Amino acid sequence: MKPYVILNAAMTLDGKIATHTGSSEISGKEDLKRVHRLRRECDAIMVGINTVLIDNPRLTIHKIKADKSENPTRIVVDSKARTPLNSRILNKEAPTIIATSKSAPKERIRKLSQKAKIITTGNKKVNLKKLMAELKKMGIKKLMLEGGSTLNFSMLKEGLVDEVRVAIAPMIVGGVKAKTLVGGQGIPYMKDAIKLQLKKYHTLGKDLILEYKVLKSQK
Ligand SMILES: NC(=O)C1=CN([C@@H]2O[C@H](COP(=O)(O)OP(=O)(O)OC[C@H]3O[C@@H](n4cnc5c(N)ncnc54)[C@H](OP(=O)(O)O)[C@@H]3O)[C@@H](O)[C@H]2O)C=CC1
Ligand SMILES: Nc1nc(O)c(N)c(N[C@@H]2O[C@H](COP(=O)(O)O)[C@@H](O)[C@H]2O)n1
Repeated sequence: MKPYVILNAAMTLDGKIATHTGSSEISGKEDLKRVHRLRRECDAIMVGINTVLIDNPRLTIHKIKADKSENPTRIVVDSKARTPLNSRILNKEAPTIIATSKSAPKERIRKLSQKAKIITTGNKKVNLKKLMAELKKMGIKKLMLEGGSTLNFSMLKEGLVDEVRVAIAPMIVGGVKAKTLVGGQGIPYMKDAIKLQLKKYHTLGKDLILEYKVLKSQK
């Protein structure tokens, strides 16, 4: 049992979700409104700790009209409890969950638990399958995965993503160190690639929106 998971991201034509310096303002204002409508439809938004450290995101609904009560729960996948205590994700705009592992220092957990709910799964890294099961038990039915590259890979590899939605901006930035939509260890052989089915596509402002269903592995 797990929430329905939609991976959503903006990328350049060359598949980058940020430049090598970490700059990530990619899609246009029309797309950002679509993203915030999607945030409003979801019970939770989840990101990896590097996204918090690099972008310091709010992860609230702030590009369209919405009441504070409509903000989804924010989740950070952070095995060592490194989320800074002054990060925007810990503000009072919405509830926050920090998903940690047993490797997190106890003192960090104590401090973070004053500002967020803590869920501990896994020894060194967060056990994403167990985390998803726990979130479902808490009543989270629909979850938006907002990156970054490393967490996207783990979630896809573990078969936890149901849909992928991307906004492709008409830009190219290059850079071997610039993060792509999906990073992590990668899959060695094309025959083992995660297979998708294109369900919808349309332009939005200058961007191209693609929506895919993730096909379940035959293994
Ligand atoms: N354009 C867009 O739409 C978006 C762009 N971005 C960009 O993505 C970049 C960050 O991506 P990236 O550096 O890949 O980092 P992520 O945000 O994906 O965070 C990855 C970290 O999450 C932690 N983690 C814990 N458990 C797991 C697990 N089981 N699987 C995977 N990760 C786990 C690890 O750190 P630890 O071991 O310490 O816990 C890991 O290094 C930023 O530059 C940001 O701007 C991000 C979101 C959207
Ligand atoms: N989908 C999407 N399109 C873009 O153009 C983006 N720049 C991003 N960035 C993501 O949104 C986070 C910022 O959220 P807040 O505005 O602070 O709520 C950022 O961390 C990226 O995850 N996404």
